[in-house]
Amino acid sequence: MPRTPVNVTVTGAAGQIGYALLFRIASGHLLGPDTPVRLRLLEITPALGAAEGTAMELDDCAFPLLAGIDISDSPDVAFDGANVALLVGARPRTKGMERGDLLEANGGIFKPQGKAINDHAADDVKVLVVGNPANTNALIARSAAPDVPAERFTAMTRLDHNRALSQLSKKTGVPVAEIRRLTIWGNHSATQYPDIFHAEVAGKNAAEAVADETWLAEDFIPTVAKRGAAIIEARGASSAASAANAAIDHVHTWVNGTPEGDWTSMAVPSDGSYGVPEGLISSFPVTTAGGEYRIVQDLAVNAFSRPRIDASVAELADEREAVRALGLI
Ligand SMILES: NC(=O)C1=CN([C@@H]2O[C@H](COP(=O)(O)OP(=O)(O)OC[C@H]3O[C@@H](n4cnc5c(N)ncnc54)[C@H](O)[C@@H]3O)[C@@H](O)[C@H]2O)C=CC1
Ligand SMILES: O=C([O-])CC(=O)C(=O)O
Repeated sequence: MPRTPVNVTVTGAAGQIGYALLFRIASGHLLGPDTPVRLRLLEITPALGAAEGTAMELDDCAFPLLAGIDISDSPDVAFDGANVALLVGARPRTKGMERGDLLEANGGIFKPQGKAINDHAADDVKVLVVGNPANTNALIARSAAPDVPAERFTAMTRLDHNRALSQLSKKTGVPVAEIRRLTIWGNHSATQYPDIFHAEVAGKNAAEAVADETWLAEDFIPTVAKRGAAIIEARGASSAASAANAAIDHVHTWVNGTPEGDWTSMAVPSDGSYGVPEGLISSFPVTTAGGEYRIVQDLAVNAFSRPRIDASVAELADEREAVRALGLI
């Protein structure tokens, strides 16, 4: 007996991440090989033609799990019945734009989308914000959705997590499959803190295995934190396939659970854990089970990690003040 399709809404569907993301959702990588999906694509009016073109290509793949595709330029329509909402479309920073302008422009996108989720999404909706500044965009959307439990609004730091896994694997020579318990703390920005003090490589403590604090401070952390800019420099465009892959990983893990003894990184509304002010959408180590996540508790935070976590959290607090001043939350 086929299962009822899960409604997956994707915003910015005609963009470069959208193009890398939709085919993997439709082929079962987001929710698993037994779950049919119905795609609901949201784009701005001028990009509807391009979204139609992508939908034609999706049709041409004849994915057995794809139960249908709807395209709209109305958030109220696109989020109607959404079980999973991937908020990818955002206003990129252009020449002459200050940070406040970017936050204001994105407020114009994420506030109405949050309201549409509030009013139209399914009761079990799970939201992942990818569009930058992802954490604060998630905060704006969440604030506009008072009837949806706050913890359903998350932002993506899984790409940073995956980047950190890969860099640590290269340094130690241990395959990524044998690395566990890495953490990204804070904001998806250059202030983020990738933490290996609780990580294990092939069953050994990663920081002890590396035993090189200079590499940590001067190579690993800046490489991971500034990888987005390095990709833009190299490719002439921001990360797309790796970002789409991370979005798939984030939702797949949220729905299907973390492996025993491991955790992942997700930016989620803080409950005050680790001194992160309540309500900020900050990256934490989390375990998932039964479609819910829990922030890993009681990790010791050492003198190397504390100021780095605090700096990224302070940036998030500043962003919250800025959007509050703009009346966006
Ligand atoms: N959190 C993360 O790790 C990462 C986040 N990003 C961010 O993801 C976002 C998307 O990146 P790309 O796909 O490369 O950008 P893109 O510019 O190729 O595509 C964005 C799409 O969003 C659409 N869009 C704009 N406003 C919209 C609205 N109100 N409703 C629906 N759609 C709208 C545009 O028409 C465009 O098709 C950017 O903000 C980028 O900075 C990118 C990589 C990693
Ligand atoms: O840096 C950017 O603009 C894109 C991004 O978020 C990333 O690749 O991490």
